[in-house]
Amino acid sequence: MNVLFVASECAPFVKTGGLADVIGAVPKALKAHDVSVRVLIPAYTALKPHLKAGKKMLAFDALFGGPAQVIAVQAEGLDLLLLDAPHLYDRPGSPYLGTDGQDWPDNDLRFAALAFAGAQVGRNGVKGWQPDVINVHDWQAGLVPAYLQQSDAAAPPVITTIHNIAFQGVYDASHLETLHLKKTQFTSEGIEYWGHISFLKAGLALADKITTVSPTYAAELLTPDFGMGMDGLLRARQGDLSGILNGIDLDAWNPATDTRLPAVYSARSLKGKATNKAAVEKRFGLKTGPGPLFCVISRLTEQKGLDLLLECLPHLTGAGGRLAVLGTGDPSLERAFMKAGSDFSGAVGTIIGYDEDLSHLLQGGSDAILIPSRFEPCGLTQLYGLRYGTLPVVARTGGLADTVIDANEAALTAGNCATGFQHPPGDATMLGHAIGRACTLFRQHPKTWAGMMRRAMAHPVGWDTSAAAYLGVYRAALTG
Ligand SMILES: Nc1ncnc2c1ncn2[C@@H]1O[C@H](COP(=O)(O)OP(=O)(O)O[C@H]2O[C@H](CO)[C@@H](O)[C@H](O)[C@H]2O)[C@@H](O)[C@H]1O
Repeated sequence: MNVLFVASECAPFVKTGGLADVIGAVPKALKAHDVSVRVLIPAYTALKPHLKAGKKMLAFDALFGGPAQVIAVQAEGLDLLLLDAPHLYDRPGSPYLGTDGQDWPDNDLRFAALAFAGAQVGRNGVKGWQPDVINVHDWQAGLVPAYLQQSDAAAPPVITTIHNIAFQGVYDASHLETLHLKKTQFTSEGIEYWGHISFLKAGLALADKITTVSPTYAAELLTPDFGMGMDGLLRARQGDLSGILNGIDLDAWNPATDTRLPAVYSARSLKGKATNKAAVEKRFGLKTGPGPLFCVISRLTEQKGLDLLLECLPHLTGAGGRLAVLGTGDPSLERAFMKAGSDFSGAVGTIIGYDEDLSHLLQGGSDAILIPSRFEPCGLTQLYGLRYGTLPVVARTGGLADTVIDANEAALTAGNCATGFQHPPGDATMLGHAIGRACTLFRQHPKTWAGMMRRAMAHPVGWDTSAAAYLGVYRAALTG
C-alpha cells in the first residue's frame, strides 16, 4: 500500500514539537507492514540543502503567489516530497513564527498551499508512485479534502489525524477567494466554523476517517471540555474516529546507544545514569540532594500545566527534590521559571531554549520527569522517560493516562506493576501530592524505585502495535 503523509513538520529535519517526531517515525514503522509512505512537507530554509540532490516531480507556475515545485528526496530513511515554494517557506524563523515570535501573517496561504499541493499529489501521484490513501496531520494539512472535493475526478480516501485540537487554523471568511475555496464549500458541513474558515474543521468534516493519538484523548474529544468546539462534529463522526497511541523511535531514543549521553546505560546496568545525573546537576547549577532529580522538557504553554508546578516548588524542594527545567514558550512562564531558579538557587535550575541534545541529557540523567498537562493528546516525553528509566509523574489525561501505571497502593501491593505516578489534572494540590509520593518512595524505598525503573524501561513504547492499527484504519478507509 502507498500512503501520502501531508504535514508541516518532520524530525529530524524540522521540529517544534511532538508532531515532528511522529511524522519522522511512523513511515519507518509502516515499512515493516509493506506500506510505502511519502511525506509531503514544505521546503523551509533548513531543508533547502536537500533540494539539490532531489528529483523534480511536479511544478506549479503559480501556487498562492509564486512558482513552486515538488521535489522528491530520500534522507534519513524517509521518502520526502519537498514543496519548494520560496515565496512562502524560504525565510528565517520557525515554521509558524517569524523572528519576532509572531505568527507569519500569511500562514493561511502558506498552509493552504501545502494542502493544495497535497491534493494534487494525492490525486495524480508523482512519477511512478500513486498513493492509495492520504493521511493529513493537524490543521496545517486540513484543507486537503476540501481541495479534492472541488473536482469530480477520483481521489484516494483521506484520513485526518488530530495531534492537538487546540490548534484549528481559523481565518476570516473574507479569505475564501484568496485561499481558492468555493462559496459552496462554506457550509457547516464543510469548512465553515462559527462564521469563519477553519482548516481543521475541513479536515474533520470532509475526511473519510479520523484518528487521534491516544484512546483516552479520542474519548475526551467527544466532550465539550476537551473538544474545543469540535466535540459536536466529532460526536457525529464517532464511528469514524479512533485513538491510536503514539510510539517513539527506538533507535533515536535508546539509553544503551545514545551518543548524546556522557554515559550509556541499560536496565541491566544502571550505573551510567549517575554520571549523567552529575552532568545535569552541573549544567543546571544544582546541588546534590537526598530526593529525586525531577526534570521538565516542554513547550511552556497553558496546555502543559507548568504554572501549577510553580505553585508546588516549595513542597518539591522541601521534600529534598530538585528540578531542572528546559523549555521555551509563553514569556511570563519563561520569566517565572528563571525567577524560580534564583529563588530556589541550587534546587531549581532553568534553561530557556529549545535544545535536542540537552533533552536527551535530561532524560538520561534525571530520576523523574514531570508532565502536569491540563490536556495531553498523547505526549512523548513520558514515553522517552519510560525508556530511560526516568519515572514519569503525569496528569491523568489523554495519552498520559494510557501509558503510565500509577504507583498506588494496589499496584505496589500486587507485586508492583507501577511505572510512574499519576495525579488528577489541573490541580496544584494533587500535583504536589504526586510529587510528595515520588519523593517518599525515592528516599524511603530505593529498591522499589529501582524496580520501577527497570519495569519502565521494559515497557513497550515502540510503534509496532500502533503501526498495525494505522494500517487497519487505512484498509477500512479503502473499503469504505
Ligand atoms: N525545550 C525543548 N528542547 C528540546 N526538546 C523539546 C523542548 N520542548 C519540547 N521538546 C520535545 O518536543 C517534543 C514534544 O512532544 P509532545 O508529544 O510531548 O508534545 P507536543 O505538545 O509538542 O505535541 C503534540 O503532538 C504530539 C504528537 O502526536 C502529541 O504527543 C502531544 O500530546 C501533542 O500535544 C518531544 O520530543 C520533546 O522532547
